[in-house]
Amino acid sequence: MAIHPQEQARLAGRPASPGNAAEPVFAVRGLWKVYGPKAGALLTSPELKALSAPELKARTGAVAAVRDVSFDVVPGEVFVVMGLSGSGKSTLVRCLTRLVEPTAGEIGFEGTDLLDAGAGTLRDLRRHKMAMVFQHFGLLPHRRVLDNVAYGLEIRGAGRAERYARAREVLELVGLSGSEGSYPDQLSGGMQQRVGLARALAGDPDVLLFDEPFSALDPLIRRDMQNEVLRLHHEVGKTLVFVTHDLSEALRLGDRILIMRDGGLVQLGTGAELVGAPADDYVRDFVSDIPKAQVLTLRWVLREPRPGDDLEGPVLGPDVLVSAAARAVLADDRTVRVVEHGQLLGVVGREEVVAVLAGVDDAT
Ligand SMILES: Nc1ncnc2c1ncn2[C@@H]1O[C@H](COP(=O)(O)OP(=O)(O)OP(=O)(O)O)[C@@H](O)[C@H]1O
Repeated sequence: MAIHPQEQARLAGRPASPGNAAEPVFAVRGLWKVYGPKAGALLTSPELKALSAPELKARTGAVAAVRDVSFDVVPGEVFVVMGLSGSGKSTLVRCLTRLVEPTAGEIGFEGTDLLDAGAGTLRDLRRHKMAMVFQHFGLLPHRRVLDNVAYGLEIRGAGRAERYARAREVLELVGLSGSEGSYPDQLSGGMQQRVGLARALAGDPDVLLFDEPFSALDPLIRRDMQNEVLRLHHEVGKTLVFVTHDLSEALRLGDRILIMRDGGLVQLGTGAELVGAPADDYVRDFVSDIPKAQVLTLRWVLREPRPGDDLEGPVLGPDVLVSAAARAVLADDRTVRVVEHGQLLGVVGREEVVAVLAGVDDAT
């Protein structure tokens, strides 16, 4: 029979479908990063560990930038880390490459225990398996675009011909053919970020980590770059971990979104799960201005058939967005049946669609 939306809420936090069964790219368990003297010692005290980050700061002066966070990143997904300024996003993502050294917890990377890895293993992983893209592009100003991209391959030990062939290939991939000979300061911010992207892709890493890469770009360029990331993700199928404080960016890019507050994980779920079943008032506030019809799917608004429903109406799948289904539902006197794998999950009528379009909370 129909699954009630509340029932769906219980499912919040499950990994997105691609690669569910595969080994996670990152498996993070009980991760902490505490800044301050004797940070490690603080975590041996169950009493101090139980404190919220602001309480811990008041009691000891230490800052719990990441506070007991656990999650998996599955292969091929775009995993977004979101939260207000100071919530711990950058620290969390830097822990994933050990640019920041975690205080406690476990991080598995493709089955390797990252926190146990020696300097050599870590260097190899960083060179061959992971790449980071930062807000400040970190380009070498006195080298041409082509050399900037090839440089990353040089330190990986690739031969000259191979480096330049690969650099041209990835520059073409990010739409920068023709700019190979330019210097970074001759390019716009958006183009410089494309060079950063090309450099990250050049080594063919398994995972790309982005730390607020587009925050400094103006809104139109920013949107261009988001599209670029989605297109590249589609074309090259890499796993992406993406930090942002912007919910609309998170919803556009993320298969799943991890919301942080005061170093802790508040909710992990798809955009629809965050909007349809916010874990608390903090998340509810975050999503309150989002046009729900563009995020929620029919799965979230369907109900059980009632006597009097005309069940001969159109059929739609549960993953159709409410915004996309609105015309079909509103144009028909009959209820729309929501069917998955030949099974009727429920129905959607005008009432449900109008409630979502009007942003009425009870619709979810
Ligand atoms: N090196 C450091 N020493 C002490 N405290 C730090 C250090 N780096 C970060 N912090 C603190 O850790 C907390 C989390 O910072 P972090 O930069 O990870 O947050 P963020 O969510 O990425 O913020 P923003 O969006 O502003 O970059 C903040 O309170 C910050 O002041």
